Amino acid sequence: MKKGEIYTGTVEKMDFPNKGILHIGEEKVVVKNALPGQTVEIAISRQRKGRCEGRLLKVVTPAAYENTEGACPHRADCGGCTYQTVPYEEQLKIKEQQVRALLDPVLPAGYNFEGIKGSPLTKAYRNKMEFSFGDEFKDGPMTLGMHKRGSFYDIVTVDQCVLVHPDCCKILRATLDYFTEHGAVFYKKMAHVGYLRHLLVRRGVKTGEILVDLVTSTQTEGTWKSDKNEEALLEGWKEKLLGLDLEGSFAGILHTENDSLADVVQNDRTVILYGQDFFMEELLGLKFKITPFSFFQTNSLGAEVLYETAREYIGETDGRKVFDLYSGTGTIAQILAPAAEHVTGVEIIEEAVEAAKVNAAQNGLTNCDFIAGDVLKVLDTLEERPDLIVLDPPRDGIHPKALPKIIDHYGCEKMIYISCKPTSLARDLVVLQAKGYEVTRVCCVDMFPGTTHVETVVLLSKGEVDSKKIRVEFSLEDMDMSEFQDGATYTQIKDYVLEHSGLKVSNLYISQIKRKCGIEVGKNYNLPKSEDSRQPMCPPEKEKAIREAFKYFGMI
Ligand SMILES: C[S@@+](CC[C@H](N)C(=O)[O-])C[C@H]1O[C@@H](n2cnc3c(N)ncnc32)[C@H](O)[C@@H]1O
Repeated sequence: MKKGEIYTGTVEKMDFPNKGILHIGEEKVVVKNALPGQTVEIAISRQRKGRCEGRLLKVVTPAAYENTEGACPHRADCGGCTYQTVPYEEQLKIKEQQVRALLDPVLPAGYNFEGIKGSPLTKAYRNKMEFSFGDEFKDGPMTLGMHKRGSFYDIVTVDQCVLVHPDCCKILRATLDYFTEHGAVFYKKMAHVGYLRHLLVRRGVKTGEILVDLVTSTQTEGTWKSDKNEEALLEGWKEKLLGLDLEGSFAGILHTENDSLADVVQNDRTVILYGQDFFMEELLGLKFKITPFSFFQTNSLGAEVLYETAREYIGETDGRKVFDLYSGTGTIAQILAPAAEHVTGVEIIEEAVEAAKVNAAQNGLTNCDFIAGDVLKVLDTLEERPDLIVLDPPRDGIHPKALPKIIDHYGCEKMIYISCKPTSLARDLVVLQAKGYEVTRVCCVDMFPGTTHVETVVLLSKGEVDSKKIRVEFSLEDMDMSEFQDGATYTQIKDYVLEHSGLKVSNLYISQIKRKCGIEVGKNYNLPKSEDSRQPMCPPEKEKAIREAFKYFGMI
C-alpha cells in the first residue's frame, strides 16, 4: 500500500480512544474516528514499520446502529464528539470493550470487571466549555467555538452544541455577535497578533449558576474598529450578557489577560466585570466553590456516579486516615471526610487548593487538610501514614517516579485508582501489581457521552507478590513497553506537550531537544543522512514545551 492510495472497507472494531480498525486484504489499517460497522472510503496517510494508517474521506454506508435523529448539527465539522450518531447503549458497549482490551493483557484472567455505568444525562451534561476565537476558512468571518476535526487552526462556531446547556450556547452567540459588530479581531496563534482568544463558560448543572470568562491578549492597539476603549468595550459585552434571557443566573463575568505563546486557556491577570470570580455547584449534598481555572469534573451528575462508585469500593472509612492524591478542588476528600478520621489532599494548582479549603470550611468539615504542590515532592514531606489512598491523576497517569514512592513509602492495605485514560492506567497497574497489589474490583463510569472518553475505577488491595499472577503480555502496538522504563516515550511526551501547551511536536523535534539535553536518543535516530541535508529545526516555543515535558517526566 502506498501513501495517497484510496480504498473502501468496513470497520471491524474501534481501539481506544478513536482508532477504527479495518482490513484491506491482509493489511490492517488504522483510521481515526471511523466507527465499527461503517463502510468507509479512506486515503492511506502513513505506512511505516508494518503499521498502516488511513485518513477518513467519507462514510459510504453508516453502521446499522447509527441514528442521526437529535444528533448535534455541528457533528460533521466539530472535533468534539465522535459518537454523536451512536445510540447511548452502543456507546457504552464500545467503551467497555476498549477498556477491557487494554486491561485484559495486564490483569490476571477472570479479574473482577463489573461493567460500565452510564451518565444520568447524555445531553447538556457539561458544566464547563472552553471556546476559541478564530475563523473557519482563511480570512473568513470570525468564529467562536471548537477546533474543526483534525485542524489546529480552523474554528467552527458551535452555537447549538448539545453537550452544554442552551444558556451556554446563547452566551456564545451573543459574545460572537457583539465582538463581530465592534470589529474586534481574534488572536492569531502563530503570528501572535490580535485580541480575542478564548471564552470560558461554566454553568452549575445543579445550581444554574453561570461563570463566564473572556480571555484576551493585552494587544488593544488597533485590534477593534469601534471607537470604544477597552473598558467601554468590555462593559458593553457584559451588559449584552446580562440582558440575555437565560434559565440560569450569572455568578460572575470576568476578563482574563493572557499573553502566553501557547494556545491554552490560562490566566496572567483576571478582572471581575460583574459578580464574583467563582460559581457554586453541588455534588452528593456538598457545596463546592469553583474558580475559573481549577479542576472540577465537567459532568456533575456523572461525577456523583463516579464518586459513589469510589465510595462503595472504599467501604468503611470510620476512623481511617486517607490520602486524596491529585485532589483538585477537594471533592473526593470532602465526600470521604464525614466518616474518616483525617483526609489529606495534595494538588498542584494553588487556586484549586484554596478553593478546596474554603469548600471544606463551608461544608463544616474540620478534618481535611489540603497541600499545594507536586505529589512527587510533597510525598517526601508527609509524616502521617494513611490507611487508604485515593489516586485520581491527570491523563498522563502517575509520574513514573511518584508511583514507586507512593507504594514504598505509604503503601497501605487499600488503594483506589480513578483514571481518565485507560492506557496510562494499564501501565500503572503493571507497576502496582509487581509491587504486590491485587486488582480486586474494576468498573467504568461514562462521564462523557457522545465522546470517546471514559473513566475507570479500580480497587487495589495489598496481597502477596505472585509473579505468575501478573500478566505482562502487552501488545506493543497498543502500548510501548519503554513507558515502564525511566523517562517517557515519544508518544507520552507528545501527548503531554499537546495537553499542556496546545502545541504539536514531532519525534524529530523531541530527539533534537533530547540531544541538546544530553539524553540518550538511540544510535543514529533522526540524525540527518548527510552533512548538508536540511532538517527543520525545533522552534524555541516548542523547545520550551518539550523541555517542560522532560522536567515533568523527571528526564532533566
Ligand atoms: C483528574 S483531576 C482529579 C481532581 C479531583 N480528584 C476531582 O475528582 O475533582 C487531576 C488533578 O491532578 C492535578 N495534578 C496534575 N499533576 C499533578 C501533580 N504532579 N501533583 C499534584 N496534582 C497534580 C490537576 O491539577 C488536577 O486537579
